[in-house]
Amino acid sequence: MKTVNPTSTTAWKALEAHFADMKDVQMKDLFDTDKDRADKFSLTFNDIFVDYSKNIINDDTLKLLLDLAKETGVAEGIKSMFAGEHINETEDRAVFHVALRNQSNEPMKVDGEDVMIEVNHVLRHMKEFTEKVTSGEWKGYTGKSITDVVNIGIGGSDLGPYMVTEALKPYKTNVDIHFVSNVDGTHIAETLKGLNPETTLFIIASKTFTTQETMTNANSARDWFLEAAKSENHIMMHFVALSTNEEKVREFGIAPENMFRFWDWVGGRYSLWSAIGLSIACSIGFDNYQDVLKGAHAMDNHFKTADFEENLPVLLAVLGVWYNNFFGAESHALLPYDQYMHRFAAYFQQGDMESNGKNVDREGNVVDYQTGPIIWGEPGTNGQHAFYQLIHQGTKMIPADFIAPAVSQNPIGDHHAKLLSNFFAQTEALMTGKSEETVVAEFKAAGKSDEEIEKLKTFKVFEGNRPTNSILMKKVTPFTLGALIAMYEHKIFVQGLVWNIFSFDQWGVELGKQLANKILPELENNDKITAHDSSTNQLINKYKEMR
Ligand SMILES: O=P(O)(O)OC[C@H]1O[C@@H](O)[C@@H](O)[C@@H](O)[C@@H]1O
Repeated sequence: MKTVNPTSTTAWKALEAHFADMKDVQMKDLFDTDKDRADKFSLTFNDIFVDYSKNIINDDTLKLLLDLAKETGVAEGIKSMFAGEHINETEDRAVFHVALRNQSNEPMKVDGEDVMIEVNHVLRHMKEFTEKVTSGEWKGYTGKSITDVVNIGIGGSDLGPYMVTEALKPYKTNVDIHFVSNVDGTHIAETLKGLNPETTLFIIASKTFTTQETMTNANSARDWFLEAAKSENHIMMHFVALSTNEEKVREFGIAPENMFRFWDWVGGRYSLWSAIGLSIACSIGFDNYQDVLKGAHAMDNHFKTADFEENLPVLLAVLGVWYNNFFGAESHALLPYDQYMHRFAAYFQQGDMESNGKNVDREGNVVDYQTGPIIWGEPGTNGQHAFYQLIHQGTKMIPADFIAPAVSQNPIGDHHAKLLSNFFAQTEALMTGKSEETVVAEFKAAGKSDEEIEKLKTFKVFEGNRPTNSILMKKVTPFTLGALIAMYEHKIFVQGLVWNIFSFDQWGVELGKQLANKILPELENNDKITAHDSSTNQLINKYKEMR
């Protein structure tokens, strides 16, 4: 892939100069002087409406940011991804999750081979299996139908399926889905408590089938099951695997016909579109799962073909770059006003931070500019009563995406109008703030004395001018959710291209794993440990005393 240090581009230099002009500009004034601003800075994609007008930008800002995207090779990067090139260079792999949702079925090739044949083969396998499970045709070892499916996986083999099954709960089949990820025995113990081994099916989801947490939980699930079922012959009715590692799956005792394959060109955090989506299919039915794929595919086509000026992932990406690299914002909040989407921010914490949390550029040099932001968030309105104080009046700039459906899945009384009134009010408040003048006027109207006003007024002032994007969708349907996820995925990819980093490897997760593997045998006995730094030694030895 082409490598360009973003800070060496003409656009970057121009943006630095432009930032000096923009940093104190008030969005309020921009709205006052341009009646068309809201319309100009918003876009519609199917049922998704994105208003990005409440950003500290003008036409020049956008032009320069898009120039930066052009100069850093974003168009070439997009082309390379869709062409199946090995853009994950440090692992020498293609990055081809877009093929998994290629519902047009046009050939998509990696290393000269059309992957669609295999992709469709696995999709058929998933459909067949899902229909058997949800119809009750798939029987457990005592002849009973499956009532509960437990997905055992972690990271990309957990977060995506968990987030999507929660977000699409209104589409639920009659099968109950559970997720076990943490190696903390509490997670599996609590999950298994209410379950019956005769009617429970385990999906062991692991790309590598070597991940410590997943294999430990899978083995405990197997023990729990065998305690009741007695014979290993019954395992095939209760355990299936989602993996790229056939050998390890076989070693675990799962029959090849119960293995759903995917490939090394599917990154873990981009894998809900692959066999890893099996728990989603069981949870909402295969047709709905396919609609998730269709939504993502529609977004892929938009991303691939739309001009940068109208390209949602590209626009959201460069706006993020503006705050991250010029305003010095360190984080970005994702705030869904939809209770079902309560895992959305957690999902994109992995999606974004594992992708762009890199300090080395594509040539192996340590970068001297900022890369990926800290991603965080909670559903509104809960967040409002917790951390919004800092967003409104803190010393940090927190650019935030407000996400909401126009139509509720649970239209009870005026709940949704109240929810949405908060959604609209927050971005308005963050932009307009409240001036000292208004505060004083309000105090006066409330009959406060001059002395009281003087004492309290500054505490009540809101500076405003805090940037937000508003993403309003008609309803959280499988199609819309698929499109929304793909939009964020591509945003992350574009930012990685601009920052000249590799977004599809994750070497940073390895060191902790290596050290934990070293420490584990040290915990087997009560010997005093001296092999580490004095703090780590002390902690391990304290633990041995305490346990
Ligand atoms: O799916 P497996 O192989 O169990 O990996 C699960 C997770 O492991 C982590 O360490 C990361 O590498 C993630 O990207 C990955 O999703």
